[in-house]
Amino acid sequence: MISSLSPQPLIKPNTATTLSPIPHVQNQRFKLASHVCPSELLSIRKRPGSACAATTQHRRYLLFPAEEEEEEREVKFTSDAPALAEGLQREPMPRHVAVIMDGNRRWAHLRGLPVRSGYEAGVKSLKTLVELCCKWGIRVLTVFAFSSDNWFRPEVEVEFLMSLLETGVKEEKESFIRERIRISVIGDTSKLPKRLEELVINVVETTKNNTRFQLIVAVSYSGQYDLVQACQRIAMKVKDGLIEPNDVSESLIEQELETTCTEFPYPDLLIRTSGELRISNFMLWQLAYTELFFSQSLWPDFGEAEFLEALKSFQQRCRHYGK
Ligand SMILES: CC(C)=CCC/C(C)=C/CC/C(C)=C/COP(=O)(O)OP(=O)(O)O
Repeated sequence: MISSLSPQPLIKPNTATTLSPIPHVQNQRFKLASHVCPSELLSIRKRPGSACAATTQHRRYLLFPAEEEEEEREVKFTSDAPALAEGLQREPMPRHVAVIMDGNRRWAHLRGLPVRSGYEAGVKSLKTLVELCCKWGIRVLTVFAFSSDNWFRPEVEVEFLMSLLETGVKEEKESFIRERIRISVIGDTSKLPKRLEELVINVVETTKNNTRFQLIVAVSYSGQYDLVQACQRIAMKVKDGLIEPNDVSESLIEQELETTCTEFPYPDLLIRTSGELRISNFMLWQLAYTELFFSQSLWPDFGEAEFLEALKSFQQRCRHYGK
């Protein structure tokens, strides 16, 4: 039985599969080339209008006719799979979405409201996004809640953001447990007020075995900070004689980044709201091959329709990772 929350791939690469919805290859079977990911196969079935689907991927299948005796696996979605919004395909669905929740203060200013109202409205948008991710089968959401540079904002604003985080953790802890949501935090949490740091440690520990969905909150975080702390840890290992300098590799660095807390460390999709076209020192290493989506909406206005637009855009992309 396949559920959208299931970690197993829908189709194993290198197994024969039926591609009947593709025009002019109806009722023929083709072997899936090893370099084609299962989600690309499904996207071909469901995106007949896409130029990419009709050319590059399609040609690859024609090069690999399947052996008759190979096992055929059909993709079926069972009734326990969650309902998707209209126009959204089940695959390719990003496993990991990262968000720069920008524009909270501008939203408040535009309405003549105090800055804190913008952040409060931003928290509501975040709750909506978490619900939608759970509903549509996205496994991990990382949000940039407070950057290393945000410490330089006015003291009263920093204090308010800290209190918002504290209230958020306290009020939502039960629902994280009930909904089987794992909370992880990346960033230099030693800089947080002691009470908040303890709350964070507690909620991370309490929810660590939840596997339905993971919310990663980046607090006192920057991509450069993450790389520096990874380098320091690797340098210590070299110093202690555990590894040689030549052992330093991409995978070794990945193992020391803070995103080692998730089985999907590289976001498939990054969304930044408010029309700004920058990465702003967010997950610099992890975003190497991430698809980017910039929304004009201010974060408190970012809801289901806007998320849907981002996901539909993602589903039209062809990802080749430079190959
Ligand atoms: C509980 C929890 C995780 C809370 C998160 C609250 C939240 C929405 C934080 C966003 C923080 C932030 C500095 C956003 C940038 O937009 P900005 O405020 O700088 O907006 P601007 O670009 O209009 O000035």
